[in-house]
Amino acid sequence: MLRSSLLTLTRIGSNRLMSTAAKLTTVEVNDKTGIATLTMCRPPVNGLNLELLKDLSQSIDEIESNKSRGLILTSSNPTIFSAGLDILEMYKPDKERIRAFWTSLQDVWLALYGSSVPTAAAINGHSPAGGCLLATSCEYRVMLPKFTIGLNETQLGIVAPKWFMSSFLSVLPRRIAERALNQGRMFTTEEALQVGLIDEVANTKEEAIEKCSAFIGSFAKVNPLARALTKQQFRAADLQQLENERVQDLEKFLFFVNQPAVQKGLGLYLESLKKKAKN
Ligand SMILES: CCCCCCCC/C=C\CC(=O)SCCNC(=O)CCNC(=O)[C@H](O)C(C)(C)COP(=O)(O)OP(=O)(O)OC[C@H]1O[C@@H](n2cnc3c(N)ncnc32)[C@H](O)[C@@H]1OP(=O)(O)O
Repeated sequence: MLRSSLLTLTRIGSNRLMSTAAKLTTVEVNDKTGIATLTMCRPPVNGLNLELLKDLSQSIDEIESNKSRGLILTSSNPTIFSAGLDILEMYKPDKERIRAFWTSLQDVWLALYGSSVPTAAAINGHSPAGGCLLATSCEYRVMLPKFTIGLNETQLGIVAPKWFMSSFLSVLPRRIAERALNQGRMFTTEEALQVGLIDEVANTKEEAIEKCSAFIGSFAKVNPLARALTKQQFRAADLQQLENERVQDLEKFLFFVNQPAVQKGLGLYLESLKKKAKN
C-alpha cells in the first residue's frame, strides 16, 4: 500500500492521491503507468522553506520506497514552478532553524539527484535559483513557454554551492554553465531549449506531464536495476562529494549568509520583490 503514517490517500479516477497533512506537496500515482507526480503547493511562489523541503524529502522517499516507475516534479501554481529558496529563511535567520533549513536542502538534493527511479520536471512556471536546482536534479525537463529558468545567485550577491553547479553541469556544457553562473543568467524557455537546459517545450501543464511520462516510459524495456545503477554511477562522484563535505558545506553556508554585506543584499532584494509585488 502506497502510504506512510503521515500520509492520507484518496482515489481520483485511476489515480491514487497521497498528500501530506500540511499539504505543501501532493503525490499522485497514476495506476496505469505507475508514475508518481509530485506537486509543490506552497503559496504564493513555492518558496523553498524548511517545511516545504521536509515535505519534498518525505515525498521523494515515499516514491522511492513504493517502487513507483518514475517521478515527475511539478507545481500547483500556474505561473511559478518554484521561486527558489525562501529568502526569509536566510534573512535575519534563526540560528537553529537555518541549520535545519540548509541540511534539509542538502537532503532533498541528495534524494532527488541520486534517486533510483527515473525523474522528470514538468516546469510549468518560472524556475529561478533553487527552482532551477530542483529541475536540473531531474533527468529530463519539459517547460512551458514564456517563463524563465536559471541560477541567478550572483545577481543576488550570493554564490551557488558546488553541488548546485554539479546539477547544472550534468545538463549543460561546461562553458555555457560557467558563463551563465557567473552572469547569474536567467534563460527564457526558448533560450533554455536552445542551450539544452531543458529538453522539450509543451503548451500546457498536461502536455508537459505527458511528455515527462513518455520520457519515463522510454525505460520500460530496460532492466530497472541496471538503469538505476548506471544512473547512480554517472552521479556518484557529485553525490559523494556532498556526502563527504556536508558539515563543511553547512558551516560555509552559515558563515557566508551571516556576513553583514550578504544580509544587507538579501534585505534589499526582499524589499525590491515586495515593491514590485505592490506595483
Ligand atoms: C558556499 C556556500 C554559500 C551559500 C550561499 C547561499 C546559496 C543560496 C542558494 C540559492 C539561492 C536561492 O534560491 S535564493 C532565491 C532566488 N529566487 C529569486 O531570485 C526569485 C525571486 N522571485 C521572483 O523573481 C518572482 O517573485 C517570481 C518570478 C518567482 C514570481 O513573480 P510574481 O510576479 O508572480 O510574484 P511576486 O514577485 O509578486 O512575488 C509574490 C510574493 O512572493 C515573495 N517572494 C518571491 N520570491 C521569493 C523568495 N525567493 N523568497 C521569499 N519571498 C519571495 C514576494 O516578495 C511577494 O511577497 P509579498 O506578496 O509579501 O509582497
